Amino acid sequence: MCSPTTTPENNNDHLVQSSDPNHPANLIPALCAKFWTLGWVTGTGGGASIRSDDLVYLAPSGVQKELMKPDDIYVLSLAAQAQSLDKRQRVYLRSPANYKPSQCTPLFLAAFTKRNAGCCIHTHSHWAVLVTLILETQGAGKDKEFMINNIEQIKGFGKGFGKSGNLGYHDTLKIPVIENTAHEEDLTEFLEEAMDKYPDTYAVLVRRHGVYVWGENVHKAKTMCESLDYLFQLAVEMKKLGLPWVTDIEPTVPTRK
Ligand SMILES: CSCCC(=O)C(=O)COP(=O)(O)O
Ligand SMILES: [Zn+2]
Repeated sequence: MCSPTTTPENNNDHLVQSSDPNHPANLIPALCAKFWTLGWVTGTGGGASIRSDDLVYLAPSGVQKELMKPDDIYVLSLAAQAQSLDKRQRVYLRSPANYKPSQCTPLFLAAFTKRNAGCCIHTHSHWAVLVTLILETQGAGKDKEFMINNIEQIKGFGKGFGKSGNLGYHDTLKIPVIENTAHEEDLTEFLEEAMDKYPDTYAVLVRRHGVYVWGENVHKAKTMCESLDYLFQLAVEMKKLGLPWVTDIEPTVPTRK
C-alpha cells in the first residue's frame, strides 16, 4: 500500500538503488542480518534506521528483519514531515508495495530530530530485557535507570550529545528505563521525556521489551549498541555472582620511577 505522497508510477525507487554497500538501503538489511545472529532482531522484533541528511531510511513492519532487501525500504523526508500539518501522518517519498512502515518509526524519528542522530538501532536483546527485569525487583525509584562503572567497555560511549570525547573508565554510565506500552508507537512520548531528562544519554531501555540506541552515524550507533549489550550481559552475570554494578574504586595515578 502506498502513502498519499507516492504512487506505483512515482515511487522514487532510485532512492533505494545503489551499488554502494554503505548506502542506507543496502546497509539496513546488512546490519539487520548481522544483528539477527546476535539475537537482537529475531522474530521480526527490533530493527534499525539510518538518516542521511534530510532522508530517513526505514524497514517495513512485521517482516523478518534479517531477510530484508533494499527494495523493501521506506524513505521519508524530515523536512516534508516537519511541514506536514498532521504530525501523526507520515510523509513517505518511497513506500514499498504491500507493507506497512515499522512501528518503531516515531521512535527512530525522535532520535533523528531531537538528537540529530544518523542511525538508531532497536534491539530485543535478552540481556537488555533481563537488566530491566533485575531493576524491577529493586522496586520503584531504583528501577528507572541502569548504572554501571569501573568497567573498561564504558569507554565505548560518547560523553553526550554535542560533547566531544568518550566516557572514561571511572565514569558512571546511566541508561534510563521507560515502561513498555501495548503499542510500540505509544513509547514515543516516554522516550522523548527520557531524552529530555537525560540529555547526555545515547540509549533508552524499555522494560520487558529491549533498548533503543542511537549515534551520530552508523559506526557510532553500532559501537555503542555492541558495548551496551556487552555491559548488559556482564551486569546479568555480575548479579548472579552477587557483584555490585557500581563500585567506588578510586582512580589510581601510576607512579613512574
Ligand atoms: C514481535 S515484534 C513486536 C513489535 C516490536 O516490538 C518491534 O520492535 C518491531 O516492530 P516492527 O513494526 O518494526 O516490526
Ligand atoms: Zn520492539
